[in-house]
Amino acid sequence: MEKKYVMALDQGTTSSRAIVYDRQGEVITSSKREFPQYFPKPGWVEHNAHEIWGSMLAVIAHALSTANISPKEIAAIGVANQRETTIVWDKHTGDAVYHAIVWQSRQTADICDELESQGYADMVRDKTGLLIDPYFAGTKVKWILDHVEGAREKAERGDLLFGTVDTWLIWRLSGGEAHITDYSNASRTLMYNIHEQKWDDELLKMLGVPRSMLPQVRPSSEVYANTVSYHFFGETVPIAGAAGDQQAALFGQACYDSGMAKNTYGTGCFMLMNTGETAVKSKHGLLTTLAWGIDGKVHYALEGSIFVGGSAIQWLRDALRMFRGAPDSEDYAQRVESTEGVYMVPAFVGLGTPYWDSEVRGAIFGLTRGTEKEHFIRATLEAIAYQTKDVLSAMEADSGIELKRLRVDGGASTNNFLMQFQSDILGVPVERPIIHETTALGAAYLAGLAVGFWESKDQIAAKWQIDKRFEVNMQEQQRRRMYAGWKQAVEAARAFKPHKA
Ligand SMILES: Nc1ncnc2c1ncn2[C@@H]1O[C@H](COP(=O)(O)OP(=O)(O)O)[C@@H](O)[C@H]1O
Ligand SMILES: O=P(O)(O)OC[C@H](O)CO
Repeated sequence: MEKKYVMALDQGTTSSRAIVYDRQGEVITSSKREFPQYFPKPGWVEHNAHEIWGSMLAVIAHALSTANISPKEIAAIGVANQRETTIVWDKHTGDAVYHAIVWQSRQTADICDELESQGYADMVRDKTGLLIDPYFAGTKVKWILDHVEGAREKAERGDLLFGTVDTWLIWRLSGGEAHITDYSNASRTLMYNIHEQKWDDELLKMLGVPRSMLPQVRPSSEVYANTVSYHFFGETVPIAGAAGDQQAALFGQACYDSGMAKNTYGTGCFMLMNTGETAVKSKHGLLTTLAWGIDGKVHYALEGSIFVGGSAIQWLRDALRMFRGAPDSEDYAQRVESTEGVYMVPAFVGLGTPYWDSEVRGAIFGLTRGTEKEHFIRATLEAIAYQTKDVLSAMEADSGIELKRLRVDGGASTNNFLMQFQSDILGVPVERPIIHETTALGAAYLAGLAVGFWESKDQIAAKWQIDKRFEVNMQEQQRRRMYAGWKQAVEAARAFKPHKA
């Protein structure tokens, strides 16, 4: 049967998706399923690794059956995943020994404080391009080995495997044959030397993680293994691409040249700038990370990470029950002219770039008796844009490049109010492509390139098409005034020190 399609598996923080593309890069079918989030203690976020896997299998089956596609027509599968989320499982039974500890989770804050006090920060920064922060996988692995009874002994005997979500899915899809990850995911673990591209003994010793748990690190575009036929409806299909979702989005946005940047508005927001074959060291709280490995080379990126973006809207929906669907937030925000001085700081799990403050918690300022739900919703959307301005300022300072436009994508980028306000507050036009799910598209491109389904990055770049360009429509003076209010709100939130429960 002719190989007409590539399938991308996009395993995000809140949902799993399977999307099938044809050779033109058009979406043929797509299926999405949300799965449970667990918040066992304040600031902790966990998933069940088996529920992640189950949701992935369900969307694969649903996508294929609704479009009546045979797995025989799939040339390759690419995986993009929520990054840093950590799974440790028994290699004999396939059972996870603990929940997946999600990237947002702060449960390793004490471990991080201890490593800081032992003076590891500079070494970590130099080798990994990261900071000692609960965000990254390394301290999560340590936490599992320290807290799950018998786990450390098992790990030392070589019975346990570690993986980020890409590794877990590929291990499962391949029936336990491939225990691998790609450069971009490895670069988020706190255990990988991004300059030498190898797992680092000094870092492993610092975290007490046995080397036998670690996956092999491979390029982002390469055939790793085939699916086992019982998971893939009687067929074996090459698994041929993998990247962390933010790097996959950079690839899907065709940001192939040094200096090109994108911002993805999903659960969190992540701005990445391609810096080519140079690892740029940040002086302003950005991360240095591997963008991808392809064609025998690695590319680096500078990254600004915002922990709470679209999930603040989800919180308004689910916890405060302010509306039924996230898209409703756009209409509510536009029913008022402004927030009337209300600022919301959605620091539910601390703040990332440029503050890197694990202690700070969410806050709202400027309430009056006249404050209504609409102001609250508008302030929450505006907070996403302010956080992005914090990141862009750091990016421009570190790279010396003044952005002429910002490419955007992700679920919340469909919100026109947010995108217009983003452009206004940055003072830079915002460009949204027709396909705003560029994470999955990037994974599909990486896999398709590996099997010759697409020929080159140039061929892919020519497919990028704009949906809407949001032009700047705010005076400089107003922008400054509003942004100064945000900075004040962040400082006030950081000054508040709640009692620890
Ligand atoms: N129209 C919208 N306006 C604001 N936020 C939205 C909108 N649509 C989706 N979101 C938010 O975007 C997030 C989903 O985006 P998505 O790219 O699917 O995220 P992820 O990959 O992190 O699961 C959710 O947190 C949701 O609340
Ligand atoms: O699930 P997303 O799309 O919000 O992405 C999560 C990031 O990969 C975390 O680093």
